[in-house]
Amino acid sequence: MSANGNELSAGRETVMREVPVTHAIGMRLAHDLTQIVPGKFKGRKYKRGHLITEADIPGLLDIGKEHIYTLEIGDNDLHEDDAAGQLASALLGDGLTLTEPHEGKVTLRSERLGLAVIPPALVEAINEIGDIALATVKRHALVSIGQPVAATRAIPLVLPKAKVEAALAQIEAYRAANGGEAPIQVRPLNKLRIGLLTTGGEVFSGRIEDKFGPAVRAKLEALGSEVGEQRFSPDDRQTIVNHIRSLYDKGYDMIVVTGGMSVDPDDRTPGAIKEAGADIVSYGTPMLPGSMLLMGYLNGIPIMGLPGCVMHDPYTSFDVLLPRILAGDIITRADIVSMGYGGLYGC
Ligand SMILES: Nc1nc2c(c(=O)[nH]1)N[C@H]1C(S)=C(S)[C@@H](COP(=O)(O)OP(=O)(O)OC[C@H]3O[C@@H](n4cnc5c(N)ncnc54)[C@H](O)[C@@H]3O)O[C@H]1N2
Ligand code: MOO
Repeated sequence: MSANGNELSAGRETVMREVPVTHAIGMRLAHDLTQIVPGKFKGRKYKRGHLITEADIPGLLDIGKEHIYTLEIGDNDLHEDDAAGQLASALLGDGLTLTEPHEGKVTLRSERLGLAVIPPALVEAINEIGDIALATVKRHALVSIGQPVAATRAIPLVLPKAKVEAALAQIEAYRAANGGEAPIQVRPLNKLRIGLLTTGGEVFSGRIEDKFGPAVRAKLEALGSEVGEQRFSPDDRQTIVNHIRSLYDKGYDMIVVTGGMSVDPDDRTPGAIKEAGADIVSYGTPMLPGSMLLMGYLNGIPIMGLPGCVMHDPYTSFDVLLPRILAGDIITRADIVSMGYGGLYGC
């Protein structure tokens, strides 16, 4: 049979034959065979190219294989492993490595802790072609070493070359429009020194213990950055302004101010950040938790006002924006606006 159904195409056609496993001794498997035991195992039981022996037959029957294919790939087709591999290689950029093909799938794994670069429009254009799947993490996701960032898989065992060529053409067009950049990358995070100012009369006076410092420190250190200095301030606007200016003068790469971010009369932080001279990208972020976060720039240095939830909730708007800032992105109003869709994490 012809796998691509195009009887007019020139060249040798793909030939697939079904052979009962009981007659397959001495033949080689044309593709990986999978076993799934719910809750225990999911993966390759037999590898492509495996030479079938009599001892394999009960195991093949156990995973529901009464027949196997013999396969001669024609000139106009590709084996699933090769289709997935070609697509994955074309997408591969800095900070990623490819896995070997596995059950028709090739994975792009991160080589570092960093920020995923993924173009959603290209991912959709490739998936629009059909018969070849590309699944990725979300763009701007923080990824760790070894984490899968994208994976390609051919849907049929044998795929028309034209489908892969269509996908490669999309990738080529993307590279041409983006200065030759590979579509999928993991950008490294810069190591920043942060000046931290903790506001709140109850903390300043020693009435309660500071919990913001340890929380911010832990989040920064997990991403390779550090708090250079932490200061404390009562809820006095001018005192907060003076501290911000002094932290700026000390040359920190970023300034973070905690507490006093919401609606009470003692919440002085947003006004003080503005008075210190910052350009405010947004006060208010459409994500919960983290809605009262302020993002701004003070003479080009990122400055953030962090609401109380950041010391309490494991994942807030701070966790979305911080990796991007560390990767060197300038946060815009459009970035903030886009955070609302999918931004409800419970609050
Ligand atoms: N009526 C409204 N109430 C609240 C709103 C609102 O819009 N309207 N917003 C809510 C949101 S969202 C958040 S988040 C919280 C927190 O806002 P703030 O950043 O202004 O936090 P504070 O008022 O300064 O403190 C709240 C709470 O946290 C404790 N705190 C603050 N800093 C520290 C610290 N360094 N160490 C330990 N504990 C700290 C503080 O003592 C308070 O208990 O507001 C919602 N409410
Ligand atoms: O800034 Mo507040 O969580 O939305 O918790």
